[in-house]
Amino acid sequence: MDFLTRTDDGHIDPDLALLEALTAPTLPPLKSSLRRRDAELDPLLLAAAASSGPNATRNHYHHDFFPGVALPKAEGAWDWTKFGAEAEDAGGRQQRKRLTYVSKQGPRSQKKENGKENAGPSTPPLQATENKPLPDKRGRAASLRSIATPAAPPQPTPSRDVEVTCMARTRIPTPHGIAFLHLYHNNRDNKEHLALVVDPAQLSEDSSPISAPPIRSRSLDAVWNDSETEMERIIRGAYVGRLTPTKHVASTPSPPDPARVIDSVPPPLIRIHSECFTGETIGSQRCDCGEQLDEAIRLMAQPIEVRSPSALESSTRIPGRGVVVYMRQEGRGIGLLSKIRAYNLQDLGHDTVSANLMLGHQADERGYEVATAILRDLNLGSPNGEGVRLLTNNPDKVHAMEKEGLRIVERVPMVPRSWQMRAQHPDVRIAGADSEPEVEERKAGATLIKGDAVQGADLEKYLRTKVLRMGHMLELMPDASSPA
Ligand SMILES: Nc1nc2c(ncn2[C@@H]2O[C@H](COP(=O)(O)OP(=O)(O)OP(=O)(O)O)[C@@H](O)[C@H]2O)c(=O)[nH]1
Repeated sequence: MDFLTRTDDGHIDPDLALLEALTAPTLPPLKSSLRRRDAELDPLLLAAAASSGPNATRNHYHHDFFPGVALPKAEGAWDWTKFGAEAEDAGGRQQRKRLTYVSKQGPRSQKKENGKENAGPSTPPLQATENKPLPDKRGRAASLRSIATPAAPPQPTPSRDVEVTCMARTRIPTPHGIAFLHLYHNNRDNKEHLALVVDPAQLSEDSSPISAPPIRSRSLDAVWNDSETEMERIIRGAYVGRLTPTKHVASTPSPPDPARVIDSVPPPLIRIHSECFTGETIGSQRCDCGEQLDEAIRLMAQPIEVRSPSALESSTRIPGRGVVVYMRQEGRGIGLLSKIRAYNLQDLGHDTVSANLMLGHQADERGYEVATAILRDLNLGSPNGEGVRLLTNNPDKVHAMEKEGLRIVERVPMVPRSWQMRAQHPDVRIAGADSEPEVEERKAGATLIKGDAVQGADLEKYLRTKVLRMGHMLELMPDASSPA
């Protein structure tokens, strides 16, 4: 193209050169700046894994830290509730029960000797030791130990650079009562995480003798700039009481001191919930996510019984309080695309943990720094302020949030509704994938808000894997798909 910028006598014409520079077609950048979040599928690995059962492959997914998965008869061998139980040895010393690592392969030398490549375990299982735990990809052994032995709580190391701002808040009348939806931006990712604050007392005009501190966002109530008008603040949700065409009172910025703590009022219930399009929006019965979201809001909306200040009555009721922090961490952080692929691997016989690993992901890729920062913005769980009661069965969640400095005063378990029902009616069989349930447990829209129990063979497998492989703090129910 050089000839275009040269004059007839062969000299470069600067004007033509400039014109050329400005109008020449732009070449595509050498490499795309967008990176795919999902790992590439490894066809060989997938083919090998999908065409083989646990005893016919040598890849590492088929080792287990939890014997109950490999050997169903050994179920209960991994029961977290018994993990902290201490046994006495012959010398009368207290010994902590240890995690067991079970390999389904014999050692190579042994296999050669037997002439069988995939012989079962022929040596005693390896033992995890106190000095050398057997962590999974997220350090599971370490986190379980922290839950089971309160003597050594994790040292808080909050991620200080996480900043969150509540961009807007509005009133949402839910089937469980009125809640306030808060939308957050943050400096860690470009997702719009949410907080659903259940605190209807903020709408009440009566002055109650006992009232808990209102759950309010500091960043929302702040004045954002000198030119911000009162109406602008109200439109983004920085108002108090109820907003009506005739009543609109902008909030005042929250004082920097921690919220006052009232001893007789229990700390608010908090749920850190991760997005699940399948379970929450289209009612998938593969997981209990929709049910959990519903149950969390329901529990938070329950009135609270508190000691009455009046001598005439012993207790009084105040409206329920709590927060669902709704994190856009679909599929335990692997995203919907990978979760859909993982479901197909699960249909091929692998569980929810192995399926993630096969796709090149970790079993759980979630982080809780932003969730903790949102709670701090709501003035909850800080060392001097109100502690929180965390609704979860997941030891990793508790551990991660304590590490971020959240003050958890109680862990409240979330027992799946189908397991609660089975505990009440042990003789009733729950439907498998191909059969109808013997009892009508589920109303339409089960996984949507104000629905009923989720159930089925897929859910059963998912819940058992959570307990057996992810260490969830739930007591196992007898397998519902097998005859009672
Ligand atoms: N990768 C993957 N993610 C799943 C699967 N089933 C549900 N999920 C995701 O798991 C997340 C739900 O986890 P949570 O409800 O926070 O439950 P948890 O952390 O396991 O523990 P709890 O607090 O006790 O409920 C959501 O993001 C779901 O999309 C699955 O089979 N595979």
